Parts: sequence; C-alpha cells; structure tokens
Amino acid sequence: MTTKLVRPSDQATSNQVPVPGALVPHLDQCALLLDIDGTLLDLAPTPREVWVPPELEQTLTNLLVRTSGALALVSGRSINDIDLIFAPMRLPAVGGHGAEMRLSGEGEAIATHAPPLDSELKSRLAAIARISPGILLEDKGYSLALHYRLAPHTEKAIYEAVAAIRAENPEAPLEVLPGKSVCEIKHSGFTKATGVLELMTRAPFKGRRPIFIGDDVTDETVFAIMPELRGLAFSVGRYSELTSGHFDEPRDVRNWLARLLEPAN
Ligand SMILES: O=P(O)(O)OC[C@H]1O[C@H](O[C@H]2O[C@H](CO)[C@@H](O)[C@H](O)[C@H]2O)[C@H](O)[C@@H](O)[C@@H]1O
Repeated sequence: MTTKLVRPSDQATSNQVPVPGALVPHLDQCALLLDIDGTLLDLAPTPREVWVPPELEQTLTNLLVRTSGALALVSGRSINDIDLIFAPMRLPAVGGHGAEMRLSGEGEAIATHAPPLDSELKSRLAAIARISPGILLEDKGYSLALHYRLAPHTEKAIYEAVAAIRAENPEAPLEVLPGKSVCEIKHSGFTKATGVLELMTRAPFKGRRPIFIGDDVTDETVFAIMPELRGLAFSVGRYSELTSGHFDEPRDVRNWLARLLEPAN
C-alpha cells in the first residue's frame, strides 16, 4: 500500500494522518513501534510526573494481542524506567536510545552491545547540574540527561558547559542529543535506529512492516530507516520530510491507535 506525503500546506487541521483503514496494512503483518514522551504521553514538568491514561493502557494491551506481540516502545528512557511508568503493564521495548531492548514483556532486557559512557566524563557532565537547583539530572546508565524545563534560562549555560567538556576531550566518542528542554549525552556508538534495526531481526518483529511514531530529534534516526524496512513513519507536533504524515499532539496518536482496533482493520 502506498501513502501520500503530506506537506505542511495540506495540513491546516488536526488529525492529518488518514483513517487507519485507508493507510495501514493488516495488523497481523505490522510491527507497531512507539516513542513515549511527547508521542504516547503528554509532556509533564518532570520525567516522573507523566501519566498513562487508562484508555491507552487498554489500547496497547489490545494492540499487543492483535499484532501477536509485535508492539514495542522505543524510548530514550531506560527499560526499567519504562516499566515503572507503565506498571503493572510490561511491554516489549527499545530503551536508552537503543542501548537495550526487550523482545517481550515477560523477557529480560538485553544490552544491545552499546558502549557505556566513560565514568570520569560522566561525573564531569553530571556536575553541570550544579549550575542551578532547577536543573534535574537523570542518570540512565548508558546516558545522562540534564533537564532544564524548570530552569529554561540555564539552557545556554548547559550547552556551553557540555561543549567545553567535549572540547577538552576531542577523542571521546560522545553524542549530544538536544531534546525537549533536555540536553542528553551518550556514547555515539548507538542510536534508536540501531536498536530498532536489531529488534526487527528478531521474532515476533522480523518480517513485519514497521509503523513508527515519534516526536523528537532522536526519532529522526528511526524515520530515516523506515524505507529500508518497508515501514512507515509518522511525526508528532511537527512536519518531517521523512514521514508519511503527522499528528498534532499525543492525544491524536492515542485516538489513532484506538481506531486501529476497529473492525475494519
Ligand atoms: O524517547 P522518548 O520516549 O520520547 O523519551 C525522551 C525523553 O523523555 C523524557 O524527558 C522528556 O519528557 C519529560 C516528561 O514529559 C519532560 O519533563 C522532559 O522535559 C522531556 O525532555 C525522559 O526524562 C528522558 O529520559 C527521555 O530521553
């Protein structure tokens, strides 16, 4: 099935993504790959304050059945963190920006050969949080996040401090991910895309057509690999040339996913 690239001028109203029946092949041939923050869940002031609507939990549970388990969360969060947020539900996942994955809710998380952050560099990067008490430090093991949503005035200082540490360590294989009110630093040897590529080689994902939905800069790496996987990508809150359409906000994604379960699909 082909889809039309929707351009910004075509998108005056919300719900730009066509009704599921006109767009997606049957669910038993699909793998649903879903980013969390800003895609499934509304953004919150701090990482701990996100809320999973009960209807979403029901939708994801039903979609997991309808795809025979080929539904995975693809997140910058660690799988441990994902489990806390979605508890008691446990879902297949690619976590930590591709550093780890889990093929089923019952299984264990598997490290994806992702190299960890050098511990000394990590300490130095963590110390940047001392710029202001409003900066929230999130140590995710494979990466470090400096959240400034509660202290937006510190954004420039954070990026300058990170740049200074990188300049002093030019050989260090670091990647800086500019997220939503967050500056994340990780080893450059893995991405969400490498995680998804690995996931798609394993059952029950292997051989299926992936449908990926994401909102962030880090999701661009996954948008870019969808063609080679015969997949489709959709963005949230912004237009991307790499996607087949976009949703305005997480609520639209949740409604769209619920509609995938309607009988026509
Ligand atoms: O890949 P994602 O699932 O989209 O995760 C991206 C990052 O999400 C979290 O931070 C963001 O969401 C918070 C809660 O809404 C918000 O307070 C923060 O400003 C956002 O940047 C999470 O804390 C990060 O670890 C994820 O990498």
